[in-house]
Amino acid sequence: QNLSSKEIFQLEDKYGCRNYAPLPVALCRGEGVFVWDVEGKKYYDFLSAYSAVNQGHCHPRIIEALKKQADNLTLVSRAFYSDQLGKYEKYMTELFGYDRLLPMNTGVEGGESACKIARKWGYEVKKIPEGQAKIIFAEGNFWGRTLSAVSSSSDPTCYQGFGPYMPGFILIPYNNIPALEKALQDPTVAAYMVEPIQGEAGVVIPDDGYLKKVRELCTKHNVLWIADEVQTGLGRTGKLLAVEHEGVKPDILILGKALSGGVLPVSAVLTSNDIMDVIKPGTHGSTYGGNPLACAVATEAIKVLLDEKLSENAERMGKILREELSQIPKTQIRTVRGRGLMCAIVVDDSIPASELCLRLRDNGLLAKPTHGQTVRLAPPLVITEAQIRDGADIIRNVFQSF
Ligand SMILES: Cc1ncc(COP(=O)(O)O)c(/C=N/[C@H]2C[C@@H](C(=O)O)C[C@H]2C(=C(F)F)C(F)(F)F)c1O
Repeated sequence: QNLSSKEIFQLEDKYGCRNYAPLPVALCRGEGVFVWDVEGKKYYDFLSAYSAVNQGHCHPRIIEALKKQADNLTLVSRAFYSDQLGKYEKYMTELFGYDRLLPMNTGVEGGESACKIARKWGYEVKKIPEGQAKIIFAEGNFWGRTLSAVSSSSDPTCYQGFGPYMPGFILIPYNNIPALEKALQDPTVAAYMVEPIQGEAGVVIPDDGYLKKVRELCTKHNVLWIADEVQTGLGRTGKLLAVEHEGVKPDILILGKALSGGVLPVSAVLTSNDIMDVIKPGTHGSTYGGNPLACAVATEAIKVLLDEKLSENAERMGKILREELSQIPKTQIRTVRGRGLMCAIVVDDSIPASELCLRLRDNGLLAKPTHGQTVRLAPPLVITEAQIRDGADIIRNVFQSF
């Protein structure tokens, strides 16, 4: 039977782990930049499932690929070969310019796998004494919720109550080259894992040249640079990869979220032969990693991204959005920042961000505060100029209502 929004809220509240405090809206349908709630109300989705639906909700080509593969073969595990994995690995490694791909499922599994590969490379190739490998992370990072991920976090909300923590993790300030230079003096450092733009921290963009210096310093100190592009990747920042804004190439690349167009969890770790070859049969794995369904869906999701020039559209639409938002009085929006359609606004304390998001919802646009007064604005990359201006009008009108 069709439940009302209220009944849906009550069900989750009664039976579910309360690990989220969702915006009170119950969605049942998605198409392109729009989602509908169970009462039939239509909304612009300005969260895009944290940048997992860059291609828009239920993209017909991706759904078609899902259905076609689902009618043939969904999962055999890696105990056997499937007809989908090798060609997906070839397609992805050639597109991104790496030798090999490790298929995983969630973004955090990609991060965990990258850390395991980096440590093993540290011992076998860099000759770091066994058990002493260090990995550097940046304050404000967010790469998931596993015990390792929270062990690298500088946010108590993420790590409090989950100790003891993973040893061998070092935290340095983000966007701070001297701090990185200092940390890299330690010969037991195997890798530096960092987001090209920090997402959860509230879309924190490093200074121009930061990534170039990261690349130079990691090369100089024989340290692997791991780029976490789970959120920034796949067109979100106006380029296929955010690192392209500085023309640099990480040693290890982590992809996730929009890799499957929001259809099912697919992540990937891409790197070179000499790094990936430290992983031997039986030393890493995943039941669903590289399943035929994921390969078919991810291949189509990437092709949609390229065929529809979604990175270029993100660049253009992001500029329009920021232009529109910068017309809202500074007394209300303190800062507008972003690259491509990875945007955030910092709202003046006089307007509680949670109240703002409720009024945006009432006016047909869904967004969520990240931290405090920072609200992420990240619609699917398929958004048109008319839609982005319409969304900006809604945002402007809501600010005028305060
Ligand atoms: C840069 C980056 N690297 C890896 C992962 C892990 O990917 P995952 O394992 O989730 O597939 C994420 C995941 N981010 C998600 C997780 C989700 C939550 O509440 O945990 C909310 C959302 C989020 C965003 F997007 F900013 C945040 F607010 F938590 F931080 C990520 O952003």
